[in-house]
Amino acid sequence: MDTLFINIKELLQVRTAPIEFVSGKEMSELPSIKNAYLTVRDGIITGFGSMSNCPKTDGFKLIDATGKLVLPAWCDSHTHLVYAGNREGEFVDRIKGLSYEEIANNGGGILNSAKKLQVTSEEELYQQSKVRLEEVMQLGTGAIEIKSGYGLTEDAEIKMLNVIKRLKENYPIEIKATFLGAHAVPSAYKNDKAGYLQLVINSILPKIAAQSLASYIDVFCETGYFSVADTELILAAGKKHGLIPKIHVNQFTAIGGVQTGVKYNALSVDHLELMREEDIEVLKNTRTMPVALPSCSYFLSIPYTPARKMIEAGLPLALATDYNPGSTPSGNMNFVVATACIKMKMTPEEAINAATINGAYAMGLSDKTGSITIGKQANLILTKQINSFGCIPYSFGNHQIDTVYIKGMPVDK
Ligand SMILES: N=CN[C@@H](CCC(=O)O)C(=O)O
Ligand SMILES: [Zn+2]
Repeated sequence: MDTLFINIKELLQVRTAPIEFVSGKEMSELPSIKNAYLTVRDGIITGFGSMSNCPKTDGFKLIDATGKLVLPAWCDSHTHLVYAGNREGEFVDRIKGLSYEEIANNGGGILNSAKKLQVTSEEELYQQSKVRLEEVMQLGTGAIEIKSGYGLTEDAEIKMLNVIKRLKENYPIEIKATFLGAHAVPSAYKNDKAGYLQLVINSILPKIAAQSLASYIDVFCETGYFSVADTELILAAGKKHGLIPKIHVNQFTAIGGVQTGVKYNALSVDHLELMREEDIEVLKNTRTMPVALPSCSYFLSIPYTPARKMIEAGLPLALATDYNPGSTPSGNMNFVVATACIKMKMTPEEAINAATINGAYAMGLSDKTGSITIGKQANLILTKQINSFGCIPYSFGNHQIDTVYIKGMPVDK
């Protein structure tokens, strides 16, 4: 049966003509219709407009949105949501003064998560991950990217990607999988990074590609992890197998990873806590989306991505959670949007664009979701009764969601 939302106080992110993403000044425009209706059939947006042109209600399942807003569900383009256990111990170590780097050097960090994941069965990993996926769907996420990278052996990386595949099969939400074999050098290859790179390139990657387990290839391009030269090797190999680059760069140090991303036509370059003039410059007029992860900056007390500088330079920007057990144990996009406004000085319009249409682009989904456009998936947030969309970031630490719809169906609370 068709669904008709009526009396929507404001319908946000209305894009009659489809767009891929917004950049620079366009990021401050959030087109909307006040006192609107919206129709949905078979999970797809079929129409919208002003209530004065609302179709007759017969034959529709009616949803009265009086006092409430409707916007596209959040598009979270960077997560590590499939992981085993947690790292609460390291959290306490950091409170007591150890740095993220010191913890990693003592065998904590990514290697700690890899150790746990390697001894966790696929079934158990699926059970733990599905809880997190359900939680973020309830928090308004309507499309998500999930990375491997806590396996660091052939079997464990494939186990992670199989869990992502099962999530895809069992949930209505659009999920994109990324192979992040080069997340850290595993202990077994401590003194042989080249050997590990060969394993990733010559053994794991071809298997993943043959089984179509991932769309994207990622590398943690960072001092102490993988250099620019290592990153180039992995991206070139990934591209040979049809995987598109989406990479971790400029989190703690700026070593030229942004330039590498652009050189390899990465769909996105993510983190960007440290941005030099040349990093901003090289992103201009490219199709590579910069992605900021403000919850990671918050949790690790590291700099925030310089959003104002980047937007004023004419760049686009997407926002994502980075949901993972080490640097960001939160998949809450509402908090991301609020933190982007509060700490990065993005306006609510910019933050909503960054968390919807630009996030969709950063995972290759801007033709399917991220805006209110006829033909796109009806991935929607119906808010509580609120004053204006400014309340969404204003009420940080809380959310203003009444109901989330994914492909037209309400998500169970
Ligand atoms: N920086 C690299 N990877 C993750 C964190 C990994 C971890 O600490 O487990 C991130 O994006 O923040
Ligand atoms: Zn990450």
